[in-house]
Amino acid sequence: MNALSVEDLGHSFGSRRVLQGVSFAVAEGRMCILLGRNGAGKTTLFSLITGLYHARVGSVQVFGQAMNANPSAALAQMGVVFQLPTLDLDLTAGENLRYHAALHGLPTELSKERSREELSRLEVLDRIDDPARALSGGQRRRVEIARALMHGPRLLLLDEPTTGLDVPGRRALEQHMRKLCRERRIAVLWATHFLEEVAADDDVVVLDQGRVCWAGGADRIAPELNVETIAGAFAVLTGSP
Ligand SMILES: Nc1ncnc2c1ncn2[C@@H]1O[C@H](COP(=O)(O)OP(=O)(O)OP(=O)(O)O)[C@@H](O)[C@H]1O
Repeated sequence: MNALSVEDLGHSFGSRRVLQGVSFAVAEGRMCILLGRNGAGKTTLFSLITGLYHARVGSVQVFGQAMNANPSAALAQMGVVFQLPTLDLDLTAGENLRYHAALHGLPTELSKERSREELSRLEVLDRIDDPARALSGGQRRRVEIARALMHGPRLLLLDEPTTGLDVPGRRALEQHMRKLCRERRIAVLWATHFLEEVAADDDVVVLDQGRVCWAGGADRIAPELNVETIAGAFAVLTGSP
């Protein structure tokens, strides 16, 4: 079953159409990289998938639950890490997680247990009692991911999660995400404009000027376009130098 199905999605801001005919799927347990240059429409697409914007054209389904018809069932299966950091800096890492869990109706004991588990998996358990403002950018990102996983979603959306991190921090985050896919069968949709974040066994969706211009296995993109690398394929698809 697909974790996420997006069909014929469109969106306009006033008279400016920013998404048109967007269709793709993310399979259960797969890592899917949504590649697009600045302004391609990635964040707008995330806003529609997460129900922040109402989809007037097209549809979004999460594990078969339609976002428009049944938003609470769809959202229960989804964890989201937004582009801009959203931790409450005055709360500790643990409090941030437990607050989110309470919003999802998790009982207190389960919430305590799960916050330790998720922080431990992301290797930041030692910072559980520190205020979020005392953590580094990379540690804050990990806490945000742990928070997004508290209610046990099977689909995780991350909008440019490595922005502001150094190269080792970016690599560590990518490894954590791939481990989530492998070990817990969580599907991940990862929006980025960093081509080096794509691994050979990922799926890729290329978004350009609000349209999907390529979708499929990352290992197929370069051969199909008769170029050597993903960067070369992306340049051909988006007409970028
Ligand atoms: N609230 C808004 N009102 C009007 N136009 C908007 C709004 N939000 C985004 N846009 C426009 O929609 C287009 C897509 O923007 P979006 O933020 O979705 O792209 P993006 O791929 O996420 O870019 P980036 O990588 O820079 O974050 C851009 O032309 C942007 O100017």
